[in-house]
Amino acid sequence: METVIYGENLSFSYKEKEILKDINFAIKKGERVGIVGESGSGKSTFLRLLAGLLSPTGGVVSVAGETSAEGIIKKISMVMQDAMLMPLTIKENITLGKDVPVSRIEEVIKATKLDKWIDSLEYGIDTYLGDRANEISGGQAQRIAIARAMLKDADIILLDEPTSSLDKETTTEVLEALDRLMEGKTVVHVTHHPDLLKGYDRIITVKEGRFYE
Ligand SMILES: Nc1ncnc2c1ncn2[C@@H]1O[C@H](COP(=O)(O)OP(=O)(O)OP(=O)(O)O)[C@@H](O)[C@H]1O
Repeated sequence: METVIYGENLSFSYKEKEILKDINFAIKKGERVGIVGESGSGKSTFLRLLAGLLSPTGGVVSVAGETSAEGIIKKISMVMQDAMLMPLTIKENITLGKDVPVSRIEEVIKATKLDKWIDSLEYGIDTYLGDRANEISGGQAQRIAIARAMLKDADIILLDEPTSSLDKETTTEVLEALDRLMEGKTVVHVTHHPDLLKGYDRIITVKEGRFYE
C-alpha cells in the first residue's frame, strides 16, 4: 500500500521548547494509527502538524502529497474534543454553507443517528443553534461535527480526543458514528484511552519528543 502521510526529520518547537525531535514516520493508505503518551508529550501538537494548523520548525510533513496548509486542508477531516459549532442552523453547521443535495444530508444525519433528535425539533434541521447552543448535549454536538466530516468525505481522518468530554453512554453513540466515518479511510487518532484503539494497525507512543511503536 502506498504511503499517504509521512514525516522526514520532523521537528517542532514552541519558541525554545522543543516538542518533537527529528521524527521519521510513514502511514500507509487505509491504516488506523493510534497516538498515545503522557499529558504534554506533544500528541495534539503532532496532530496539528498533520492538519496543517502548525508548520514544522524543522524537516517535512506530507499529507496526501501536500505540504502546505492550503493543500492539506482539502485532504483531511478533523474531529476534535470540541465540536466548535457556529451560530448557524444545524444544516449550515453540517454543510458549512455548501450546496449539498438533501438526500446526502439525510444520509449523514441517519449515519450519525441524529435523525430522531432533529425530527423532534420544531424547526428540524433548520433549527438555529445560536441561542439554543446550551440545549445541545456534547454527544449531539460531536455527532454534528462527525456528520460534517462525513459530508466532506476526505480520505484522511484526524481525531483528537473526540470522546474525552462525554459520559460513558454518549461515548458509545459517538464511537458508533466515528466507526461509520472511518470506514475505508486512513485514520490518526490521538487519545488517552488505549481501549479506544482496539483493532488499530499501529499504536505510537510519544515520549520526550520521540516516537516509539
Ligand atoms: N501554543 C503553545 N505555546 C507554547 N507551548 C505550548 C503551546 N501549545 C502547547 N504547548 C506545550 O507543548 C507541549 C505539548 O502539548 P500538546 O498539547 O501537544 O500535548 P499533548 O500530549 O496533546 O497533551 P494532552 O494529552 O494533555 O492533551 C506541552 O508542554 C504544552 O504545554
